[in-house]
Amino acid sequence: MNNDYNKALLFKQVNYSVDGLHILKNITGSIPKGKITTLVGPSGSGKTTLFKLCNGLQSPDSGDIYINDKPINSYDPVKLRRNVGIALQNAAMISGSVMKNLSLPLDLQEEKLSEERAKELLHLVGMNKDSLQRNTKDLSGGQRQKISIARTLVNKPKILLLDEITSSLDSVSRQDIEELITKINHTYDTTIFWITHNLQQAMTIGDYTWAMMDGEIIETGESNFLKDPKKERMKDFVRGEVE
Ligand SMILES: Nc1ncnc2c1ncn2[C@@H]1O[C@H](COP(=O)(O)OP(=O)(O)OP(=O)(O)O)[C@@H](O)[C@H]1O
Repeated sequence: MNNDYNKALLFKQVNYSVDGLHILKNITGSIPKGKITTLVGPSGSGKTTLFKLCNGLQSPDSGDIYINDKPINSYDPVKLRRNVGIALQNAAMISGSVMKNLSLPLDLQEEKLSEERAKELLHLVGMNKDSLQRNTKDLSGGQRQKISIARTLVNKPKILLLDEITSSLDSVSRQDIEELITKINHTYDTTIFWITHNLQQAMTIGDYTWAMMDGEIIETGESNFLKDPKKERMKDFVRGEVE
């Protein structure tokens, strides 16, 4: 990757350990603004842990993280969460209506979400505005994921971290979510950093890809490199998974 692009996220020699286990090892690199970067790697390689560092849920033992050119620890926690949204595989919901769930991020900031804005968000994610009063327990997996994405958009994040958001969905819902994320990326210039186990998805959706193994970034580049990686370990990892 060349170094001329604007950096939404920059990592400099980031290390992180838990209970003597060195989970992230010397992570160095940057995620370009306004692009989709996918993050792949075997289970337990440290991908989710890297995300936790990006939105301040954990702090590195050493090294520096910059968000939009400013050190991560110069942000107050609320501002950081507004800038860096995160959506997870299980799309956790509180019991109650869609409106109640969409309101959560602002409730936490003691602000109020207007019904009009909530409907706008539903429209954006391709759901009927009448869904606002539906109980989230009655939604399908794909619909829950859309609400989860809409909920992260309440704060208009500049960076969106997506952790395995399509892995429990059928292929139709998966495609729907892929189109939605691409639309968000194009419409708002939102930087997307997306963990996926689906290497074909990582390649087709990503502009760039980071590959992580055993806590290290072992290969990065335009996502097409997954077709023909340089590192032997990566060749084994992608074998038969991408066309
Ligand atoms: N709080 C913790 N305490 C102990 N070990 C942890 C903790 N958090 C993460 N780990 C360990 O760190 C390693 C990396 O975990 P992480 O969840 O980041 O991997 P991952 O690449 O996201 O995996 P997956 O693809 O399965 O979600 C694993 O060995 C995990 O068991």
